[in-house]
Amino acid sequence: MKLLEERIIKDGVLKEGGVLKVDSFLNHQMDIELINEIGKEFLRLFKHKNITKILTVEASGIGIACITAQYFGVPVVFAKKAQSKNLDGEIYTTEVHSFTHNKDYTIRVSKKFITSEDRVLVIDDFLANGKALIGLMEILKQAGATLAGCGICIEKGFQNGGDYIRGMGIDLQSLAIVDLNEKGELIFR
Ligand SMILES: O=P(O)(O)OC[C@H]1O[C@H](OP(=O)(O)OP(=O)(O)O)[C@H](O)[C@@H]1O
Ligand SMILES: O=c1[nH]c(=O)c2nc[nH]c2[nH]1
Repeated sequence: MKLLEERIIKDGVLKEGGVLKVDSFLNHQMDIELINEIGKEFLRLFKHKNITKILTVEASGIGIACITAQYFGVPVVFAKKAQSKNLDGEIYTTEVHSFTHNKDYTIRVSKKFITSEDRVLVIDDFLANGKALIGLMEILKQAGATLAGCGICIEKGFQNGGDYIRGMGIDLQSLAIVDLNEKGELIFR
């Protein structure tokens, strides 16, 4: 997606350890005009898939998933990373290693909100090693729901999550895939 690539070039900052900071427009301060265009692009890519629900994981995926959901007219469910008195009844759980926090979380989704009737689009801001997507796919497996596809804003092609997920035959669509050239500079695939 040209608009997103141009914005990454303009405002993205590559940090040590392969971390791409896009916090001025995507996952801390959020440029809603840009994210609206992202939502429209996800609709274009997945509108034929009869999506009934969008699933993401807190925190950074939530805002993007919500704006995208307005174009599909479906609810958003987000996996929670903390137990709370508010999370009652039966839940699906699995473990996820967080890239940016460098720690393991249990993610949780109430069984009420994803069922075997659902055709689910998974949305997230980043794909790096694929741990978040694999965790969300495990929740969908427990629910017996159909994974219709995965929509990612920024895939880091220099980490192995994208190859792994595509290797499973999943319809994974990343709006920008960033790689590193031999000088360690960002380029787009
Ligand atoms: O492909 P992966 O290696 O799983 O990396 C991608 C995940 O990493 C980030 O979540 P993280 O928990 O690190 O941060 P957040 O709290 O900002 O969502 C991002 O929001 C994705 O969910
Ligand atoms: O802001 C972010 N930058 C990254 O490089 C990254 N990788 C996973 N999750 C990420 N979030």
